Amino acid sequence: MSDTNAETDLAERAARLDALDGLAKLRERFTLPDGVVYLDGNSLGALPAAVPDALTDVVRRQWGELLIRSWDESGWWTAPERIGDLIAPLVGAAPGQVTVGDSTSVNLFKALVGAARMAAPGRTKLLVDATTFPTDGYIAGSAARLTGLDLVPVDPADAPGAFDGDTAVVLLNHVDYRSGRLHDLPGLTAAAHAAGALIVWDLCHSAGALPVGLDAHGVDLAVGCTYKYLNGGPGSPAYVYVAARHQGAFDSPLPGWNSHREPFAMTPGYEPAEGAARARVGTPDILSMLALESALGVWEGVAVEDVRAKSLALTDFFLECVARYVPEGKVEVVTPAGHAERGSQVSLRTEGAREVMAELISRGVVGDFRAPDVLRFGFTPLYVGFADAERAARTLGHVFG
Ligand SMILES: Cc1ncc(COP(=O)(O)O)c(C=O)c1O
Ligand SMILES: Nc1c(O)cccc1C(=O)C[C@H](N)C(=O)O
Repeated sequence: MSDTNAETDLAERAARLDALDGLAKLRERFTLPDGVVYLDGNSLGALPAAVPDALTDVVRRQWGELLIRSWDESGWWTAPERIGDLIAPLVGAAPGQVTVGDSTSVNLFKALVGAARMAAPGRTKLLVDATTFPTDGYIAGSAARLTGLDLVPVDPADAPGAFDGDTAVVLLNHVDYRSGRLHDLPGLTAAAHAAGALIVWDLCHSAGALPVGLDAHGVDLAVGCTYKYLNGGPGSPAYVYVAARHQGAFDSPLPGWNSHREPFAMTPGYEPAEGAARARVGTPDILSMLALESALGVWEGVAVEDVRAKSLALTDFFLECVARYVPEGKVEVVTPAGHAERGSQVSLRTEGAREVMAELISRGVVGDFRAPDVLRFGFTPLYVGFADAERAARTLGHVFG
């Protein structure tokens, strides 16, 4: 097929797929610049259209008029658990187990030290996936030093074999940020438990893009950010999940006054709150948190299973378009072909990736570059369509001339 015929064929297919897409209308719930294909929602999600007005109300009325009364009257004080309960169904958790606040890095610290303190006595190792996002590795190193464990990086492919009677805690990423590889959360959780270890999952690159099933798979603890597929905005607060069965024993390394049983008793002795509030630290970042609450409104009536089905269809179609448009040998697909191993992004390795991405962005296709040689394209099914995928791949082909 000639280049022009291939373009017509794929563009027509994209139009048909978009017309059949039951989620296509959700794009109206977002504000996106015209003419841009936005494939970087795995780094910073797009702006939900309701957020600016909601935030204006928080600032002008709740803060400006109600002032201090808003801690009660506007529900500021209870926001971390209330918004945690909005995230809970998206990650397969029953209410009362997810607390919103702080950054992912800080929540990782709480979760890892908390897990180490609950681990079976005599165990010596904290395992982390060797390909992890840097902050996870750095925090795990510090958590290990503080709790007297040895940090052991493992290749995720070898992970279950590495879990043994010395393993206290395992930290894994559900989806690898660079390759887009999806790790087997049910199988690895079961393997960690069979070895008598606790497992902490980082959901930054999976929550909001695919079903997670925290309760169904018996996960112990989990953390994630809200500024990617949950569209909470730059630096929006993260969350931590502590399974209900562990909440009584969870001993936070950051027991701030907000996690006290009676914060306003202001007593010198610390007594932890029951339930999800035990994972709080200090005063919640209300402006970001309430922007996130509004952003989560885009999920009304949306099933994460449908989002996953569209995500796989989009990434399949993008890969097909790349194969047709990009000259042979120019890119290597890093993301696994198998659906069971693919998150919601496609990573392509290429020479001069930094320059290639800069050129793509200048042509209106926004993905990102990860050192040393990876082009990343994140597909957020709530606002990305098949015509976007086709245009991105076609533009990439043109960049390679
Ligand atoms: C897997 C993963 N963990 C953690 C983080 C970052 O955590 P924080 O929000 O604390 O910067 C990111 C992205 O920035 C990430 O991709
Ligand atoms: N959190 C970020 C930030 O503050 C600035 C720029 C990018 C980010 C990211 O989220 C990076 C992202 N976690 C990644 O997967 O590379």
